[in-house]
Amino acid sequence: MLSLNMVNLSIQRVPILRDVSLEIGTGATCGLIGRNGAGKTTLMRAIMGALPLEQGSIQYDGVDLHDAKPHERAALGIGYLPEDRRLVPHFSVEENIMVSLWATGNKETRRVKWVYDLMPEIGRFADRKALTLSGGQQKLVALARALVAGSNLLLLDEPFEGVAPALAQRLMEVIADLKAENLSVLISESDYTHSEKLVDQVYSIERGEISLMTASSASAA
Ligand SMILES: Nc1ncnc2c1ncn2[C@@H]1O[C@H](COP(=O)(O)OP(=O)(O)OP(=O)(O)O)[C@@H](O)[C@H]1O
Repeated sequence: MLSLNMVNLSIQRVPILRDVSLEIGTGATCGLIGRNGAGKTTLMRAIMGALPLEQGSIQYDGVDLHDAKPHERAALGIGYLPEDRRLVPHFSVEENIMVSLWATGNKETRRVKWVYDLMPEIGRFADRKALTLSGGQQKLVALARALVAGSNLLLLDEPFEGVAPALAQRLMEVIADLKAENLSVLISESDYTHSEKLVDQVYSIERGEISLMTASSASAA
């Protein structure tokens, strides 16, 4: 379980996250819904250890992550799909996916095979350089990379943003299939369009403040 307790974070002295508390239970899929600039990416980067907290704590399975570096968080089984994908352009698709293992020193490739089985379309362009792929294909590869690291918890920052409807549908199928894996998932979205069909609970974020929404108030949002 991931648990954030009264997290406060400022960037250049401007408060961005304010008293953020949330919990994602084992196997739960949670939505994080908020407008542009609400703080979704900042929250995910804080969970990954890319931004230092000013106050508050983040615990993962009861362990305080305060001193854990980003690669140590990845080694705990936390996978992250950044909003801007961050693929290495001159690496092949396969190399981009393997980066997760290299970063954590993990030599176990069984999970890579599982990801190729889950998303067979990736295998078809495994040898191509990332820079030759469409934006949507890159999103699939970034999801594959996050899945290789994220054996316990997956942070998906606006996975459907800028993706054509057919591919968004495909991403939704892949995320829905993760239910069988007992993965915990946090999905951010600017509205509730895609997450609605996927999530067990929804957090709303507005100007860095978070609240737990009921399913009906989330649908109306
Ligand atoms: N490096 C930075 N320097 C200054 N301000 C920043 C920086 N990163 C984020 N912010 C500010 O923090 C706030 C939250 O940004 P964040 O990217 O977390 O929002 P978001 O909800 O992910 O938005 P979007 O949907 O547009 O990606 C915004 O006001 C943004 O301007």
